[in-house]
Amino acid sequence: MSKPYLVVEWNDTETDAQGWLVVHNFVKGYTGGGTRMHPSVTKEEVERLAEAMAYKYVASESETTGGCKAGISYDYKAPDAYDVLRRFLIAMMPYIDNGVSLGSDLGTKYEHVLEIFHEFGVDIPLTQSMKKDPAVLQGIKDYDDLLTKRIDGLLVNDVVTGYGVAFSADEAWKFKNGKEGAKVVIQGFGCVGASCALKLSQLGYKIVGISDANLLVTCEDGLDVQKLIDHKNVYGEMDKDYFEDNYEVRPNTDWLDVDCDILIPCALEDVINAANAEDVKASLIVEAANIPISAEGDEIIKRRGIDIVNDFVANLGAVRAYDAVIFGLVEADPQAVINDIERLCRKNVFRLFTEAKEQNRYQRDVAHEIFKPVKSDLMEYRAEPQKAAAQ
Ligand SMILES: NC(=O)c1ccc[n+]([C@@H]2O[C@H](COP(=O)([O-])OP(=O)(O)OC[C@H]3O[C@@H](n4cnc5c(N)ncnc54)[C@H](O)[C@@H]3O)[C@@H](O)[C@H]2O)c1
Repeated sequence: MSKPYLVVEWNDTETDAQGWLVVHNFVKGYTGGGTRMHPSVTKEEVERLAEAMAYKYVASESETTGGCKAGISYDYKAPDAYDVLRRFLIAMMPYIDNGVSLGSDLGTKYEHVLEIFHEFGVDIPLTQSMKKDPAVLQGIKDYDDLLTKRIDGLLVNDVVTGYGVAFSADEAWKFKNGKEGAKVVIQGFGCVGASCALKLSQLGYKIVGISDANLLVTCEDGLDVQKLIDHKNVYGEMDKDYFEDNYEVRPNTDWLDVDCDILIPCALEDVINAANAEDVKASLIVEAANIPISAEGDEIIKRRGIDIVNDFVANLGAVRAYDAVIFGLVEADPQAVINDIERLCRKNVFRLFTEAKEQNRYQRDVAHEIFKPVKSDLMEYRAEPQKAAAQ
């Protein structure tokens, strides 16, 4: 891992929450990433996630944005989780107001982040020069409008990443000449896991196992993803009362025991590690979550010859949608945005798998070369002329 450009540490005044803002790089004074809240968050994790964001913007063909991440070590289900997020964002406001664009991530909601920004007179965070650019301001209005729209009954913001992951999985599986109706196991049923499961089932895959924070549900004949979505709660937890008679409910720690062709982690980091990487049954892992395989786990996956589409290649949907709409590359129409993400994910996966095959190398190693961030500049800061001093 290379060193981050900027690390800001925060200690809450009212709870024991701690948080970090890590900027890996700026491009044209701008950087983007989500804000994560979970009791297990550490500074090192936020640094790794910020670096992954920098690669993700390159894979998204962004000319305008570097990578950053924010993380708060706190229980996202605590009654005061919103207040903790608010105090954290207040502390980060000087950066946010100068081109550090923070969105949501695991354990936080985008509408909450935006609500807090609005309270302090900030819309989507921009650099000072972007704030004066009418085209960017229009792009933001278009993006805000896009976020209120739905596709397949789900909010656009809740599908862009998951659908991109599904297209990436489909492209990789076809590259491998995989059989039709392949069996998929998904860990996590939040924005990403649920929409990924839905798109894959639309594409003809059989979703045979899904886990959430409470349980694992399996069915050899395939789960009814739409019904599971219709009855999940805001935390991405499924409702057992709506499971079919032929579903089996097991502890969520059993997720690697289910026989499958494709495994898609859509929840936490380091969930495949030295202790369980030998148990993976799939021949393809698609990383929807950021950094879901630990370094030790990755050595085992690589040695076993399991193919992977790594995180910043598979899960760039939200980043691409944001960049493409705000900077006017794509029309702010839900289907146009999804088509653009499909095109980009398929193109990147095809290139990655082709080069990895030609070089007989592990996909992750090749991805780190293809999408290496090379641009890095300063935070844009323009002081207003000091009137008093000039007089
Ligand atoms: N939301 C996005 O657009 C986006 C973009 C890129 C990457 N990601 C990454 O994808 C992952 C999921 O993000 P999200 O937005 O869907 O989060 P989310 O908060 O909407 O959902 C998280 C899901 O994980 C489940 N979960 C928590 N602990 C679990 C456990 N021990 N076992 C199984 N499931 C567990 C929760 O029940 C929930 O279903 C994160 O790693 C995030 O960084 C998200």
